[in-house]
Amino acid sequence: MGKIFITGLTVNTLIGVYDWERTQQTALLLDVTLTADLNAAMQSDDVNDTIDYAKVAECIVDVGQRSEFELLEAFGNAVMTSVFDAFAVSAITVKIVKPNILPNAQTVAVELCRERS
Ligand SMILES: Nc1nc2c(c(=O)[nH]1)N=C([C@H](O)[C@@H](O)CO)CN2
Repeated sequence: MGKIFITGLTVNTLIGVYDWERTQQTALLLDVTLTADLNAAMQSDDVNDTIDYAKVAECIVDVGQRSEFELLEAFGNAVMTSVFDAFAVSAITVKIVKPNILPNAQTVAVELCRERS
């Protein structure tokens, strides 16, 4: 097993509870940790034998373009479901950061995790 990290991935999406948040997309920042068997790629040096992090990033950006959730939790659930459906990962952790949304905080964030059963 090994881990692949994507940090600070910008994902534009319509998200928020309040009407003023739903008139335009918000830029979220995602940190994603994928657990997967990386042994084949360690031996072969071939991207086809691993989880291509570029394709995972594309998949997540696409979820953002297609969704319009109210809560970070629901958006994170959709991200985890899409990644699990498309890639052979055994576990995923997603931290979703929403910057500049509270007047007295730099960021808010939710972290979610899922293991394949
Ligand atoms: N646990 C959460 N709390 C809140 C969320 C959220 O997504 N998860 N969202 C909001 C609003 O949309 C916020 O961005 C502005 O107040 C409030 N609380």
